[in-house]
Amino acid sequence: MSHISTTTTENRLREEIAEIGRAFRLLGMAPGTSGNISAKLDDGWLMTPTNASLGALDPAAISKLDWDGNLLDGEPPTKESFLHRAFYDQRPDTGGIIHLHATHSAAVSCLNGLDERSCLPPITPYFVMRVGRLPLIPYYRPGDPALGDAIREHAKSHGAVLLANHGPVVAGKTLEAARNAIEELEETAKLYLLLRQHDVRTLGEAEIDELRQAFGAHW
Ligand SMILES: O=C(CO)COP(=O)(O)O
Ligand SMILES: [Zn+2]
Repeated sequence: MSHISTTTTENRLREEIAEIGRAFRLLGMAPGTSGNISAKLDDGWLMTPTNASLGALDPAAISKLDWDGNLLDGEPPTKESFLHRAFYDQRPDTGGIIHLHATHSAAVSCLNGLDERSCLPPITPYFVMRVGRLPLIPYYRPGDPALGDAIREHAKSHGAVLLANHGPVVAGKTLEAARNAIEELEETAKLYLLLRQHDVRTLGEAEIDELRQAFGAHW
């Protein structure tokens, strides 16, 4: 790829990260300075800076890292860049990753008695298609590098995980795919909480199989 088109791709992704951050803020999915967003480049990866409001990102200040973890450009990255790194290492077809403290998925992450293999059940086709199984990662303090190792165990076979008492991390083939998946995850968490006192019909194996065949579901 020529230098000009590499630069164009990088600038486009910087703008896209800022636009997605603004959208999450407007949707109430990015309170305070919580959450972080990354995108893969040919010569490294872009990562949102630490202590930045996702609603007010300056595209030029977004951190650019090489694969040895060196900061090439922009402000110091999130203290959780290793969450992202775990997914990039384990899922080479990943193009973008998003971590949020969105209200409903963060609420689910605080529940006792979650099914560790998937914190949310298959209640809608789009959850099965866009997210799939959502394993629980035990609680670690934000920024604890041990979180990265805990994610590594699941990232090969899952595109999304839920950090206990914290929130979701979602990887997608593109940043747009990660965005659609984490919005679907948040919506499913909301439905799940709304339905907790109700007798819920989840999708059955045959219905999940049908989705798998029609759309390549992740369940
Ligand atoms: O989500 C966050 C911590 O869990 C945000 O941390 P950073 O400000 O370092 O990105
Ligand atoms: Zn967080």
